[in-house]
Amino acid sequence: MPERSDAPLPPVLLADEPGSFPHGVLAERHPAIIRQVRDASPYGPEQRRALDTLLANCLDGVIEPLPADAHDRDRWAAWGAADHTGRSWFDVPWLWSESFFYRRLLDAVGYFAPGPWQGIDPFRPSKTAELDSPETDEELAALDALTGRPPAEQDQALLHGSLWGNRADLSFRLGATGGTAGDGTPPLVADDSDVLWSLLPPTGTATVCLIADNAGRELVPDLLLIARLLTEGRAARVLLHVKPHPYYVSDATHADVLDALRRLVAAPGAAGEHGRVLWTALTDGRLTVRAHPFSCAPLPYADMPADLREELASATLTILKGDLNYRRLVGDRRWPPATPFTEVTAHFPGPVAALRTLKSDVVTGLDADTEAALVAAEGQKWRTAGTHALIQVRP
Ligand SMILES: O=P(O)(O)OC[C@H]1O[C@](O)(CO)[C@@H](O)[C@@H]1O
Repeated sequence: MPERSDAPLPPVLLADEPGSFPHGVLAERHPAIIRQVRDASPYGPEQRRALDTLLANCLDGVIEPLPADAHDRDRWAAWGAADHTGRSWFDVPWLWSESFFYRRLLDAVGYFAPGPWQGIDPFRPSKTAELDSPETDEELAALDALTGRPPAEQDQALLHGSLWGNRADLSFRLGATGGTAGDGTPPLVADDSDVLWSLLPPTGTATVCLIADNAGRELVPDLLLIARLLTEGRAARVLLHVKPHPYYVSDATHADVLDALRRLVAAPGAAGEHGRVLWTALTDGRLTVRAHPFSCAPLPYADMPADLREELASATLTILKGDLNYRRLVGDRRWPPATPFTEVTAHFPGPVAALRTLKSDVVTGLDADTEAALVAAEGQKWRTAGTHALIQVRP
């Protein structure tokens, strides 16, 4: 394989091919999200009309500019709005159209406009239902079984809880690297967890950035992992990056962090202890929550602004959670799966780890045998089904 620097970059994913995964997201998932938002809150006629207009627009219309007085019009201009305005949602980079869809959805429900719906998260009903579910109780209670286990086993269990939480299927599976997916292929298609732990020895000096993904049953295990890192001295300080506003349905905001933390603090047993560790760490500054505008940008991390680059450069390790962050980390392109992860993340300002279940076509860093086994067993389904996961690290 030629050096990446010599090879032409593979194409950026668009949603223009009927039958493709990105096309299905725009043509089917986005309309379903609009209907779900419409049914979940008693919006008035103005918001309902705006939601109906957005539904028609994103299926058959073209991308329209933000209102002239939108607070973030300049920001979206810098993020490429002029290049895409007037074009079909299906013909612009998929990452861009998806991100702009959520921006327009917030407009439709009055999230940014002065008035009674300002700041009301349209996805809150489903987020709180998940957090309040009996499954969350069970998952928190399962933590008690870890007490007294060897430290490395506890570390790995919490790492896997955070990883598989991305599937909204939190399971504190002891020794979870074993086993197979239903079809005999390994659940983990890449596993650099040894490298990850080697970057965070228990010396009490590391700064860890965790770039979160979903709220609820993903954020809870992310917080538990953070508590573990702080307790074990694998991190002296943690910066938790969340979204500045609701995004991709369930992405975590600061309000979601507070909800999840309250849930933990109120829980019995080990979960409650972890919750109190986090509460104290927030109050004494060892844990800080950040909500950088770039977290909702329709762009890859290669394009991150200088202030964010500087912050991530100073971290001992940045952990990126989830599928969307992975797409933004490696670039939302049709990479050949064997493309080295270290090459496509060379732009990142410091050591970086991706914890992700596979929920879109993008993947890098697989060895040829693993890819061949996955394709033989499942065709291309393994890329999007969320049944496989990866831990990839660039030290
Ligand atoms: O919550 P995650 O893991 O980032 O997954 C979100 C994924 O869902 C989608 O929005 C639709 O599948 C993808 O575009 C995105 O990668």
